[in-house]
Amino acid sequence: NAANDATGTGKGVLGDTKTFDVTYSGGYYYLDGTSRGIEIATYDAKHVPYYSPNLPGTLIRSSSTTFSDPAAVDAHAYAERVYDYYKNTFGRNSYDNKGAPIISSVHVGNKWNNAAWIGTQMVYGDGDGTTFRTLSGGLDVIGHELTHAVTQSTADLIYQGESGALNESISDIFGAMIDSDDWDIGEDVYTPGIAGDALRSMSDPTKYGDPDNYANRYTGPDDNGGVHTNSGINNKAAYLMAQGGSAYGVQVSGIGRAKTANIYYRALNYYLYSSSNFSSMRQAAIQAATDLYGANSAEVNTVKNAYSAVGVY
Ligand SMILES: CCC(=O)Oc1c(C)cccc1C(=O)O
Ligand SMILES: [Ca+2]
Ligand SMILES: [Zn+2]
Repeated sequence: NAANDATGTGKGVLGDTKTFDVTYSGGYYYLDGTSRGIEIATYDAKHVPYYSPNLPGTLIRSSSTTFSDPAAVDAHAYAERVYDYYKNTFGRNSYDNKGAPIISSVHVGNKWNNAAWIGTQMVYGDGDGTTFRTLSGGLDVIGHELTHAVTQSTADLIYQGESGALNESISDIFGAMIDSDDWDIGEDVYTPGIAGDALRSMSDPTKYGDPDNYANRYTGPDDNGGVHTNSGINNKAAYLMAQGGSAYGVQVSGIGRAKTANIYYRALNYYLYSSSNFSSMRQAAIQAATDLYGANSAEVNTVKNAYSAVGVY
């Protein structure tokens, strides 16, 4: 209850100090905040794998309001940021819009170069220090993972083929909307030894070998049919919708991040469904923009051009 609410502080993965909600009980402060009206809690998995029945692990506590585990500090503080984004932007109360607790576990696996939503909670590996540093250190990573939970609670896009690529892209889109100063994904945690690179680019997916046009989509079996690759096609469309630009001879005039986010959020809630493909994504975005801005609006025109620019009709 409010009497036990306190403010914790600690350094994140990149050495930046941040504050977050904690709860005091029996001589300890716990990474378990309830001040937002829902529970946001962060656990130490102590290196069990993501499929372990021992998850979430041990609730992280400190004998003072200072927390010394950077992985936990960022997982917890960034979960609050993502909750606040969905609540403040769309009025959504947690990933299920019913106030579900947001549970995260850090130190999952051994040098695990992964992060995931496992259906019930978020899990973060520590990375091997070369490919990734501890993955909760990226705000866009946490935005990406928690958006998998939002997608699961709405369109529930099947995680393979084109619907799987859309599932991935929706997570990248909202990861980028929340980590709002760039259009890269994972840049804060990817290859700590190499400056300026990222796991994926939405502004130029081809920079990291992902397609930015439907004609160049991957059609093989790897990675559930290339869900982390073909996401680049829809990511490029979203980028063009927000920022404008031209691709493959098609000019797009940008409508900005906020309207783009509104269109995708509405499409996800009302028009996308589990087996949606890229063509139905185009239609869903057009319909959402029509609802929001009018049939003959500049926004609808931009949506059409953005999808034409990436070869999706
Ligand atoms: C941007 C976050 C991300 O892509 O996390 C994953 C990683 C690092 C490996 C495998 C899967 C995922 C995922 O969440 O899709
Ligand atoms: Ca980013
Ligand atoms: Zn993902």
